[in-house]
Amino acid sequence: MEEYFEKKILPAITFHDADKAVKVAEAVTEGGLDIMEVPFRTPVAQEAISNIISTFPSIYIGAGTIITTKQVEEAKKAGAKFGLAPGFNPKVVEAAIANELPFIPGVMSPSEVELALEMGCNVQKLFPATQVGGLAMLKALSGPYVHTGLKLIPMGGVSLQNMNDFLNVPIVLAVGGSWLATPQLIDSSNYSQIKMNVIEALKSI
Ligand SMILES: O=C[C@H](O)COP(=O)(O)O
Repeated sequence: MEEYFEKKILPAITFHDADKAVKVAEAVTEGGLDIMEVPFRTPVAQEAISNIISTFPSIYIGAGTIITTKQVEEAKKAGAKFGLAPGFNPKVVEAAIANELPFIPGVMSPSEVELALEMGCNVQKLFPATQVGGLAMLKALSGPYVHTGLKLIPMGGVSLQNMNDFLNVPIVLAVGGSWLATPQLIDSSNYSQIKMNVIEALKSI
């Protein structure tokens, strides 16, 4: 799964209208990214993922905010290529393994890191990254775990302004966040700005 994150940036995109999903995905791909997260925070997430996958079958689409085993099945059915969660729930990780859905659990403590590693999750999401200590927390976590092969994706409060601070820490695989395709940009169908945000972020690395 690490190869999905070659470009180092994961846009987290929440849809309230599944009909906008393809246009947003088009903007993201035209901007140069082939990966995105669609959180299961709204009732249309599953439909949005299906719509994107039908038009862009090769996009690495992750289903985010997977907090129940039922959502693991829904994400898989929609065509998601991986799943993410804000927290570490062993039952959800077990369901992801059973459904062959590569999974990135959320962690914010050494205990969670270890429990998730034990279940085979080598890629984990540090969430909420800035609120739990940002760069200092990330560097502290890196110390005891970098040699294990653990890779972290900080999310929560990451922006164009601070993303390189995180990306410069070797344990970081990628950074993610909602700043590239905000609810306001999606609501106003401002797809060109979403594309520009992606281009700007990729250029800034
Ligand atoms: O997992 C996704 C996060 O909620 C994104 O956080 P953000 O809105 O602070 O970028």
